[in-house]
Amino acid sequence: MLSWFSHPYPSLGVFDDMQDFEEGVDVPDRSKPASAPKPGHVLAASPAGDHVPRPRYTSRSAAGSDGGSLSSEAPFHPPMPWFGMDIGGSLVKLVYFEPEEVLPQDAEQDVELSRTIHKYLTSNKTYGDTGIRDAHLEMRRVPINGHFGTLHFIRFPSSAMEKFIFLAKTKGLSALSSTICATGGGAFAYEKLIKQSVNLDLHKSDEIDSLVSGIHYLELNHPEESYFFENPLDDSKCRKVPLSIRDLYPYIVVNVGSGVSVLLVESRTKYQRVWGTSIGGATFLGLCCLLTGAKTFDEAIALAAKGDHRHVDKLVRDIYGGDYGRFQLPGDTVAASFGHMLDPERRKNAKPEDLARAVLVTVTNNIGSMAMMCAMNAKVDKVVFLGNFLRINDLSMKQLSHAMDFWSKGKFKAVFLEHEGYFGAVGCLLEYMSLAKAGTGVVDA
Ligand SMILES: Nc1ncnc2c1ncn2[C@@H]1O[C@H](COP(=O)(O)OP(=O)(O)OP(=O)(O)O)[C@@H](O)[C@H]1O
Ligand SMILES: CC(C)(CO)[C@@H](O)C(=O)NCCC(=O)O
Repeated sequence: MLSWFSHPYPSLGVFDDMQDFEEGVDVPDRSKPASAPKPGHVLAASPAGDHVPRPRYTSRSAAGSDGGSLSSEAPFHPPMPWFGMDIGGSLVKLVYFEPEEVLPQDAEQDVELSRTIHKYLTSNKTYGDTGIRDAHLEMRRVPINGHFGTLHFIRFPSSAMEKFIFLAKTKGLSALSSTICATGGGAFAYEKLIKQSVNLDLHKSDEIDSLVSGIHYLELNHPEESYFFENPLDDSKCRKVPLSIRDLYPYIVVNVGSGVSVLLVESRTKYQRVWGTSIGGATFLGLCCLLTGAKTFDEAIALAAKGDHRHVDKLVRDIYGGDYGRFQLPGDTVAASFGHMLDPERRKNAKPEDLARAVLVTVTNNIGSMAMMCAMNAKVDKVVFLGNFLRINDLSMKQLSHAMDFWSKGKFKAVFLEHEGYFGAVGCLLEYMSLAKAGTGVVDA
């Protein structure tokens, strides 16, 4: 089956049952001012005029999106735990760095609370109804700012963000004085609420900067992060082949989240957003909910996997009776997405799985078509696809791989990354660390 664009050019759920979070542990109430400031903290005025402990950073070490060199300088060490949060239109991605060592400057109660949070996060794979830890993506012994530790990857729906803030407040997470690094549109949308509810300042990073930073870091620290598909449409021969993009600049990045952003990345520090489209992951899910009764992304993908889009889409062969030879359009190319649905009989017979597959093919084709045009325009032959739309979605990845190869006559390659939707969250944590290095946005000793 060849189906791409029709011409060769162009209840947080999460933490909502956090009882186990505190089970048997006495969490200090640090929303009240401590009798005396702890070493390593200064008193910062809250809007209400009372004082709460805030971190005071004591060193500036080598930092950066490579995870920081292990220099002889004392590493930058904000109070634990270290989180990076990407608050997107559909999902919140939370990256948690668990350092291997506890440094002496962490006050005892911080260490205790950090341990409690750590235990809660790492001994569960689900949180409440909708929070999930992607344990298969966990990375051990990776460096951040001169510290080694484990990176954990957690996600929950953005619709649960207010619940998360509320529970963070009532259950002790917010009592820690660490800064929360955040990116994505929600870092701006929720800033005020987080300040009002939990009295935490967000350290905001731009989502594109964070994304590029995160790609660079994970590519550097995870040996087989990036790969392509060989023989994508032949199940018996299809295989994932590792392909490092570390020195493969320039490349196009297509971030398929709720909507789609396209970046041209020319080097570690030179990149720009070149295009975007509103037809993305949320379009797929929204239309599937509307047309098929699916309620979750996983359900929608499972339905699509069983369906046949040809019952829904009008193909070139439905119009030409075969290929459109003059312009090298094979007969099984989609000529008109959902084109059969004008026919009442076909409409009556269209099964939910066929509709789900047709939505997936439509959205994927559109993304592929746009990616191809952006690559051609920039004269770049590698296109890196990421974002959570690709999570458990081999169908789209293989369709993109095949189509990219076919329409470019083997010149363009579609590349994918294992950590799909987590690059922004990793990147914003690193951005924060490197600001400390640059001496921006941190309180000096
Ligand atoms: N468990 C899930 N719940 C909801 N959507 C999911 C889930 N898993 C994968 N997805 C898909 O991932 C998309 C969101 O991807 P991602 O998290 O990368 O973007 P986002 O940051 O929320 O969006 P944006 O960057 O546009 O603000 C959804 O629109 C959906 O297609
Ligand atoms: C709005 C963002 C950047 C939020 O991540 C993303 O959803 C997007 O790129 N949407 C497409 C917007 C456009 O049409 O360019």
